[in-house]
Amino acid sequence: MATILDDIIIQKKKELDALPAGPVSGDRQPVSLLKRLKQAETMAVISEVKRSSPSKGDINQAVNPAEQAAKYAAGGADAISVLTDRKFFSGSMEDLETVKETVGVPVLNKDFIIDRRQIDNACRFGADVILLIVAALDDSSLHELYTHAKSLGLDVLVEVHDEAEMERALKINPEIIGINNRDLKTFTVDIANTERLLGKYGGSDAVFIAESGIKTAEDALRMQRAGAKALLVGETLMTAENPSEKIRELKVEL
Ligand SMILES: O=C(O)c1ccccc1NCC(=O)[C@H](O)[C@H](O)COP(=O)(O)O
Repeated sequence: MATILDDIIIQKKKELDALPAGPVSGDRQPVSLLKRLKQAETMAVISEVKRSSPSKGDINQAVNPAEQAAKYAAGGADAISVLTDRKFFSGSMEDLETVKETVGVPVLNKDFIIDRRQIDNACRFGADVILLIVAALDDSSLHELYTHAKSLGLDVLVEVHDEAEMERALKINPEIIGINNRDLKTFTVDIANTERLLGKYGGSDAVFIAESGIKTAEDALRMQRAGAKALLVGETLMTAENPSEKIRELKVEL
């Protein structure tokens, strides 16, 4: 049976031809997420602009991305993730551009990248970091897209959910690995997934980010004890009465 990830990938393939072609300007200097994560003395928080999602439906459709990003920055967000997929997450590249114009921290283009044209486009709209989801790519595409993004000076968040994906990810020696606590096939979310995988792979050289399902300082502490250096948080911040305060709560000591 087709999963939501399959449906998203089909949609992404349809959108490819509408992307602008041609080289990306070599003038810009992306802001490094990796450097920020390596220098962080507390848990880093990558704060997400997420209007809606396949698992939750509407989360905060009316959000003003500039205002939300400013609140995130005021709370000490180490980076801002912007979901740019339109059909499944109600986002846009314009949201990303607006956030980039508002904050100085690295901005992650959170999308489902299957082709280098999407990476070029991310660059044009001001992304500093792109996401590569191992479950959405074969080994050769993963390697090719990773190399292409690095050649443009971008950082790459390589996302895995289980052991098999972690083994595939490690073959390209990524600097940053995100462990998604959400199973993209069933939508089950369990932060014990990060604990389980870091119990086995925490000794590798990568910086690890725990993604999805993080709500409280207690969750953040569990992720810190497991060995994560950063959290990627969407829904909790998008629905928080005071997102800045919530970020401060999640930035536990390392
Ligand atoms: O969130 C979803 O429903 C979803 C469905 C299918 C593919 C990806 C999906 N989410 C992307 C993410 O990984 C999350 O937005 C991110 O990790 C933050 O998660 P959360 O803090 O639980 O909102």
